[in-house]
Amino acid sequence: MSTPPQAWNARRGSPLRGSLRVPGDKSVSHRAIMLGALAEGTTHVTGFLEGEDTRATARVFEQLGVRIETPSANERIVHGVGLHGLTGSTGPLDCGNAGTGMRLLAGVLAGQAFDSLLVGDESLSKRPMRRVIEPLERMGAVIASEPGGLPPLRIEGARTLRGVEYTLPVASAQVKSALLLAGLYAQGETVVREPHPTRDYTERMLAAFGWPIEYASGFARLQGGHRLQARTVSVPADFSSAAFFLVAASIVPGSELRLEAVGMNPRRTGLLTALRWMGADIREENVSEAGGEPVADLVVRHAQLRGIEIGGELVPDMIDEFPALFVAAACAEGATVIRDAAELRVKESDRIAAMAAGMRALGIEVEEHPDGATIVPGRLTGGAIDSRGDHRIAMSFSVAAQCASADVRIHDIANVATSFPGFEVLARGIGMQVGVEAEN
Ligand SMILES: O=C(O)C1=C[C@@H](OP(=O)(O)O)[C@@H](O)[C@H](O)C1
Ligand SMILES: C=C(OP(=O)(O)O)C(=O)O
Repeated sequence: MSTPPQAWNARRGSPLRGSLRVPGDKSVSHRAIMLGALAEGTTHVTGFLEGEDTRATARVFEQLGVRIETPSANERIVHGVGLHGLTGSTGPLDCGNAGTGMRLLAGVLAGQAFDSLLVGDESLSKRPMRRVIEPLERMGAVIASEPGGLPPLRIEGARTLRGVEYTLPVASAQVKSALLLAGLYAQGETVVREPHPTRDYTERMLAAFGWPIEYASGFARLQGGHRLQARTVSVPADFSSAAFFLVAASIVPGSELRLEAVGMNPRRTGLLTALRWMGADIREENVSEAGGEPVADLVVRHAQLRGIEIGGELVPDMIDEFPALFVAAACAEGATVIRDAAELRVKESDRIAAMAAGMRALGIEVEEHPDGATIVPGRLTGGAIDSRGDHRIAMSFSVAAQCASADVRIHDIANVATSFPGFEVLARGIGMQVGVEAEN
């Protein structure tokens, strides 16, 4: 029996206090399953994100003949089948809500001996796939899509792939990763250049699994024809999930929170830079390394924020954190201007439009630009929010509600489980007021 639709009722609470560890990184969890499946030997994954997106990726590899054990929550044992050991599936491969899952899988499946059909949910079915289809076709792949380059994707097998030298038109770690994964199966060299550097987990993890790869900021090069060797992957806590609490503690007077062992890959921490420009009080403690990634405890205290202008190189480093930044901006002194972030329009929802509409519903003035917005801070009122089925929109407004003068009702919250299962339980544990209620 499926659960009836639920909404959140969120409101101003006490100062936020305590210590918490957010779930594992989504990007790293997807990649750990993928590379573990294609490796020789057994890959042990700890800190795995039990989110719907990453579980969908694991299910797809099970359908492709990979045995994946779950000895306990947040743990997976992936019995790798080697680069050429996947078996085709007669059924569709369902990526759920995950753009990362579908785009990276397109790269892997382009190199297989069998045909595949990649499908997704309603939101994913509206997201642009031409960005991966076009360069993969240059490599020799054959991929059919719906008009406009939309899913489902029908990927033909038994094609000979050749390496490509490709400069991405938009900064996208997903597109870069799809090409690198197809490049594992290609004859010759695959070189990817980016207009702005993006998260480099695929490059780091390929190197850790023993594949020769050369990479630097905005650049990656590899050759086909090597092997991946299984290893242990320790997934750090997801900075993008920590982001909601960084903003919440910054805007609620009297707050002090410790976020434990957060992944601090510099290609992910743009929000930290932005919040510090705004005057946030965030300290890094217990700086260390886990699974080849930098991690640190983040200690955040309330501070009066001020508006800033944001764009350019920083945008990919905080691409998933803009909804949370809108909330910080609404509580700052002076306007915040966001530019160069048109990519936000093709995420799980149009995040510029969704945040602008929600902010206006709470009495905040927002001017939309094609590639961003200007947010004029003000007094947050109560109101009703349509999250548009987008996890990050729902969580952001539960944070905004902590400074609102009346109740904020957030509709369509089911997709929070795609990236942050148990969000409201952790949020309540540090003093946020977020109640789950039946939709009416
Ligand atoms: O590679 C990844 O794991 C991701 C890359 C980003 O997408 P784009 O590559 O579309 O920017 C990000 O928004 C997504 O949440 C995860
Ligand atoms: C954009 C996101 O993910 P994906 O592209 O994998 O759906 C996200 O988690 O904010």
